[in-house]
Amino acid sequence: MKVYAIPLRTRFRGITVREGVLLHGPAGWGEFCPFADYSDAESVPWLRAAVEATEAGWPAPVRDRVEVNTTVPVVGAEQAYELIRASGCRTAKVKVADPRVSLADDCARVEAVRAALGPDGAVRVDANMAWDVDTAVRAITDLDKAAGGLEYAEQPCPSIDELAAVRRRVGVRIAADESIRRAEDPLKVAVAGAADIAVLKVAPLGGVRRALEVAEACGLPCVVSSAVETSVGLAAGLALAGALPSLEFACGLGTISLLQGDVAANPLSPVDGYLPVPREAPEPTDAYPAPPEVAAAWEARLARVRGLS
Ligand SMILES: O=C(O)CCC(=O)C1=CC=C[C@@H](O)[C@@H]1C(=O)O
Ligand SMILES: [Mg+2]
Repeated sequence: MKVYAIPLRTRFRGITVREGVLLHGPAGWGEFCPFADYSDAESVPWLRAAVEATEAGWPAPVRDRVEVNTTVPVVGAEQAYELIRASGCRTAKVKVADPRVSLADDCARVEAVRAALGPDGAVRVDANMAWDVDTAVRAITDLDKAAGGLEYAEQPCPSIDELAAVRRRVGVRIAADESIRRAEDPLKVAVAGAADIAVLKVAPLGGVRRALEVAEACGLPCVVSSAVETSVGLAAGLALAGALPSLEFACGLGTISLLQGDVAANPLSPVDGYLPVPREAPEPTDAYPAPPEVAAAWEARLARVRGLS
């Protein structure tokens, strides 16, 4: 078992350091890295996903590479432009609706992303449930103009009903992320007419096989997105993206560039906007060991979650 702590290049999802546990078993390496705001009970699917990787391995893929988007945190327009130019990706997901910045700042960031991508690129935004319905309609309309056309808006509001209300009022596709992860019945999103796209994350959903079941059940086109893992955890996301019967959109698996480094000797960094579908996770090095007190806290958390799973 290894416990890592890797600084982020830029604050993302409210964190500046990514921590987690790398586990090894007969099928290879797995990653257990629920964010701090996940309770022990909510961390059980994350452990199941790691154990699937170490004990069972992943279903056979139907493709050998996956197109990925680059992910733009809440940064200024110039930095956003540079991030896109350096990424080599033709699709970008831009984080918006952060309380620290204004809609005008989000529009400027999105405009810079479009300028860097050119007219053939795809621009998507993620509001992480920040808006009410009326605010979402206004913001998505403005961001759609700033982007020269949005590919989709991800989780503009908290609830399925609010997503459905927004979807009826904007001409932009809506992607459900948190509503899929937290849905007792993933089909509910589609039945409610709440989304055009389902975002799947392997770890919160409990593994590649479980995520494939959710994809089947929700009956929507899917995008696989990471939980900002190291290349060990990203490999599971790529295994899911590789095994989905159809894959029409770039996946949010280009997030290794959000971290200052990686535990893998050869990080899963996109080349020309693509990542390979690996048969197993890369072997981690001993890079970025967590401080002793952090490692002890993660070992205790893992033991508690093991007791619940
Ligand atoms: O989907 C991507 O482009 C990258 C991953 C990503 O955006 C996220 C990862 C983890 C938590 C969230 O902040 C965020 C998301 O909501 O999708
Ligand atoms: Mg999201």
